[in-house]
Amino acid sequence: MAASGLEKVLASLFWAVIGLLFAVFRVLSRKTAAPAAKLPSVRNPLLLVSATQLAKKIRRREVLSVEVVQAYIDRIQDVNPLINAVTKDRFDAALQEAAQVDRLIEEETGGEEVLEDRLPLLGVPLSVKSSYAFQGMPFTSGLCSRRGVIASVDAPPLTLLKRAGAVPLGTTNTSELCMWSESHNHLHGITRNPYDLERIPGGSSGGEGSLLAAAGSVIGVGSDIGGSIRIPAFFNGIFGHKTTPGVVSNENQYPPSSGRQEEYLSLGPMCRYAEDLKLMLKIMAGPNANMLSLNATVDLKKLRFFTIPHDSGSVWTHPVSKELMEIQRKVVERLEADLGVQVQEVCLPELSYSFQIWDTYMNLPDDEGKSPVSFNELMGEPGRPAWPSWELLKRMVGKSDHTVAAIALGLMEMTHGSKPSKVIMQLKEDLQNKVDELLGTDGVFLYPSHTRVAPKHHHPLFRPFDFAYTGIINILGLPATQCPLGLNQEGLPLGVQVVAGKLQDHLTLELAVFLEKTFGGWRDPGAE
Ligand SMILES: CCCCCCCC/C=C\CCCCCCCC(N)=O
Repeated sequence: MAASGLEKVLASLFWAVIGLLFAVFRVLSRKTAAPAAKLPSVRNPLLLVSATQLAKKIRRREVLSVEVVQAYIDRIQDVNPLINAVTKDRFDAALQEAAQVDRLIEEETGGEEVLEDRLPLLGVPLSVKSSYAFQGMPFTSGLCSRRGVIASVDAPPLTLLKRAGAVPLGTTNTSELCMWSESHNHLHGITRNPYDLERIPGGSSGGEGSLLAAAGSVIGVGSDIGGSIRIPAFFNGIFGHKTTPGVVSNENQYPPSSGRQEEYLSLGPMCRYAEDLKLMLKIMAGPNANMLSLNATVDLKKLRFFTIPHDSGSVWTHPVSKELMEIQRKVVERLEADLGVQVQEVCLPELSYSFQIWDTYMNLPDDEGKSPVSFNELMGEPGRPAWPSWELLKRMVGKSDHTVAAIALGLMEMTHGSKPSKVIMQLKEDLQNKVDELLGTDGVFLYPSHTRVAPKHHHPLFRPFDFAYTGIINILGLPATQCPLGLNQEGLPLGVQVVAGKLQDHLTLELAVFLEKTFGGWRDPGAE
């Protein structure tokens, strides 16, 4: 599906300007090389146990919750000065809650099964993205004007996780208003990738991604409307699941979804160990867990597998790197060799319009004709939308509260037409039909999580559309799990997203367990 002549010209002009800006950026950001700091390796064995196993050990009194929580606090104190992932901790409260857990277990007479059933995460530490309402904690989403905003309630999935016994350690950083693939804002600063501090941890759940990969947390919660769980999970070599929309409550997040965005926004678990995905999702979904088949036994040998190596060549995205194409090919080989299945390569030309489709659908009005709240309104004060050109001038002299990325999004929004393109809407319908037919209830496809491994800080500004690899899956309403696949030669995480049909989340979660066994899962970023 070739782009039109006009689109090709526009894209060429855009990339020429971006190329020039990138050259200027490189000159301005040149600095004398300092020895790169490295994270300390993980020494405490408690930090190398999944949440599922930790909960079991705590229930069986093999370890105290206080010991586990203290181990994580110590680790955060070691790594956070390097990665800047935590926006606010609650260590004293967490230790008190852990001590209460240990007392409760001491006094419980019903036995281990009762505890497992009622409180499956009892005593296990948890981290929380700072765009979720978490009672008593800053609720900022990286926006300077929300400095001092404290949540008065918990977002429903957090209530459920706490009710299951999890002990929150604190909140983590995001991109400004959760709308960029780098977790940087002028309220909490810049979060770094634990595998290379000069690189980004992704966004918008980048604080979660970075902290989890650094072994500063074992489970966390993220949100995803364009890749905000999967991009940071990929860049940090951990697991992240974007749930089928409508299963986990989206209430009490900032910014709230508006227009049709509720259909594309999903919350989901982020973690280092694949077995924790299902446990967390069961809890976070509450009664809606019944919509999914999370208790079903999945026989991977009976599934139909597909691989889609790239988006068929968009003028806006970059080609998928050789190493990512290669690792996806290796996954195919392992599936075929170990499971005896056939993986069919599929080409979906409509994917080359992924960015335009995402952008169009994100801006559609809801069923009552109400348009989504604009990004400039969210950036500004109530009743006074931000004026991005003015903010850009201010940023040039270091006086704007907004990041360049947020200002660029504000500027881009001003170029939107008032009517959605019928051509793009038709392309989306065609793609949806093809994908739904392909997947059915027993199909899974592999698709790159991004076009390259974690880039250097600020580099996404010069390749802003590559998130479309994850964004299109949101618009299609499909569940997807990002799975780590080891490290490249520079020690940076490789990975792939696995996608299934609507409500078939159990399939991608099972495949995540298989890929963890086959490719080794998360790696310690501090390992020698
Ligand atoms: C020089 C910069 C040009 C700026 C053009 C910006 C166009 C990119 C448009 C949207 C980027 C959104 C990135 C979304 C990342 C994940 C969002 C999420 N919450 O899931």
